[in-house]
Amino acid sequence: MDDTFDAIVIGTGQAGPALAGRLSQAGWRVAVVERHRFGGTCVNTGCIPTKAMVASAHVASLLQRGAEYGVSVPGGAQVDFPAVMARKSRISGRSSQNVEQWVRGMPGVTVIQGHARFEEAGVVRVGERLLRSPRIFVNVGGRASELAPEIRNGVTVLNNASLMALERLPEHLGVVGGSYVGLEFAQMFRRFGARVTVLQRGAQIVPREDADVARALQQILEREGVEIRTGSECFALRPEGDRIAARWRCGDEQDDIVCTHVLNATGRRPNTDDLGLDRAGVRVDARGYIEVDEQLRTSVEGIWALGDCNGRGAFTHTAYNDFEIVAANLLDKDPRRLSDRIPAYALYTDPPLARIGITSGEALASGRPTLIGERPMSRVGRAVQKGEEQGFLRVLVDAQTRHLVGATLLGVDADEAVHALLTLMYARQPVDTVQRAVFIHPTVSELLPTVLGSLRPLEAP
Ligand SMILES: Cc1cc2nc3c(=O)[nH]c(=O)nc-3n(C[C@H](O)[C@H](O)[C@H](O)COP(=O)(O)OP(=O)(O)OC[C@H]3O[C@@H](n4cnc5c(N)ncnc54)[C@H](O)[C@@H]3O)c2cc1C
Ligand SMILES: NC(=O)c1ccc[n+]([C@@H]2O[C@H](COP(=O)([O-])OP(=O)(O)OC[C@H]3O[C@@H](n4cnc5c(N)ncnc54)[C@H](O)[C@@H]3O)[C@@H](O)[C@H]2O)c1
Repeated sequence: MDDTFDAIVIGTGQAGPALAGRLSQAGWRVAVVERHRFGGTCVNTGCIPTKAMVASAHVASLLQRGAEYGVSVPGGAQVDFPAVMARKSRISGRSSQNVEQWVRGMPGVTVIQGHARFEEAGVVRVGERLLRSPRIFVNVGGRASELAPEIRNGVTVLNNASLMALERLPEHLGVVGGSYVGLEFAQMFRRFGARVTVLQRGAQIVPREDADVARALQQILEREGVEIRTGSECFALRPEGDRIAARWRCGDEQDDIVCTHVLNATGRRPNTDDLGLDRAGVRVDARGYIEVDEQLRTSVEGIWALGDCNGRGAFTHTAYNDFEIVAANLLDKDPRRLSDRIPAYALYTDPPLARIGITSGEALASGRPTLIGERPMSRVGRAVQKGEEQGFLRVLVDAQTRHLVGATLLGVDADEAVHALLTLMYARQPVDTVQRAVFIHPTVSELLPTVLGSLRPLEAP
């Protein structure tokens, strides 16, 4: 069968469906190809199920701390792990169905299920079918990277996808990698009742953050009983009876961590190795990410790459923004660009860590005079009332322009409060604008004007 379309969208992650929707509204004939579940990583094995599980873990933690609030559960709270997993599956399953129904209902859109592979530029094969189009949008996402066979030594290792199918709570979960994936799972499984040990290469967890932020987060997790070993070297696994021994330090075997399950959270790789990109002449970098320009155009005319597979973002909001950039340039004569995007993300530990712009370390390295404002959450009324006093607010301001250049908020509701600051950065207004604003009491955000009013020069630690 030979089909010609105005556009082909490969993958239904966070950019593909929205783009197909815009193209459909514009009257284009579009083929959408998906090889697995509709909605991709975020919907099926990423943000949505993990945040549903984080919510269950939060309730477990609150119930365990109930007496602090004057509320106690007779006989103590119990975590029903299969029920936690069933809840996350319902939420994630509904979301995937919604994406599928949405895409299938788009006028002029043909949904094709199967693995897409380029035959050449402009031609994509899905099984026996050859799809042709002058415009192809690649939104194939990524998957968990794998541990090398000589490190695994035959041990079965979980990743974010296989962990979603667990039926019983692990007794002792070893987590390799202390960043987003590792720490979100580490804290929730600890709260569900598992013993958890995190093994992190290098001096600190969350290596993208300032060292003092990493220390503060580590203390929060350790207070709940998550065991964290930084400086992990010579990492290797081996079976030990029905358990797994994880070597984390060179030398003596007696330092090995013996656990029942291991989660690999050491990063992700793009789904570009089985896409036939070489046949189309699309350039990838050394790690397999598709090279793109400011408008997400690849090295081949008529082929774009959106979302995690282009290596220019690794979040749902960055993938969705890629759709917005492509749609604006293609359909709206609006020259939106990748470099208009301000780095922003949240790590959904509890309390969450929200980050925008640059860190203190990056500000110091830039050589630009920078001001810093800080406040511990123990001096934020809302946090005290909620019994969530861990963490702090930190803002960084360019001393000359008085524009905000970064913020790190570690604390209750930080993932929401940070948006006041992010809006200020997009508005390109000096911080004095917010400092004069009257915010609602009692909120975490109400302290942001105060923090911005207490700036001092940033100095090296
Ligand atoms: C555990 C975890 C938690 C996360 N939590 C968050 C969070 O809280 N917030 C956040 O912003 N981000 C989070 N992320 C990251 C987020 O999930 C991704 O950044 C986002 O899903 C990327 O979307 P995407 O559109 O690039 O690709 P994906 O969502 O990965 O979708 C790609 C799609 O393409 C399909 N596909 C691949 N190859 C082919 C092919 N050859 N033919 C046909 N179809 C193909 C796949 O089946 C998939 O459906 C999390 C990630 C993980 C792993
Ligand atoms: N809240 C969110 O937005 C969220 C949540 C989960 C995942 N994500 C996305 O998923 C992506 C992947 O997350 P991730 O945490 O898997 O990867 P990552 O690249 O963020 O972190 C990997 C961690 O593993 C460590 N590491 C690597 N090799 C190791 C080894 N051999 N032994 C011990 N430690 C080792 C690294 O130092 C790093 O801390 C992220 O880039 C993020 O964008 C986002």
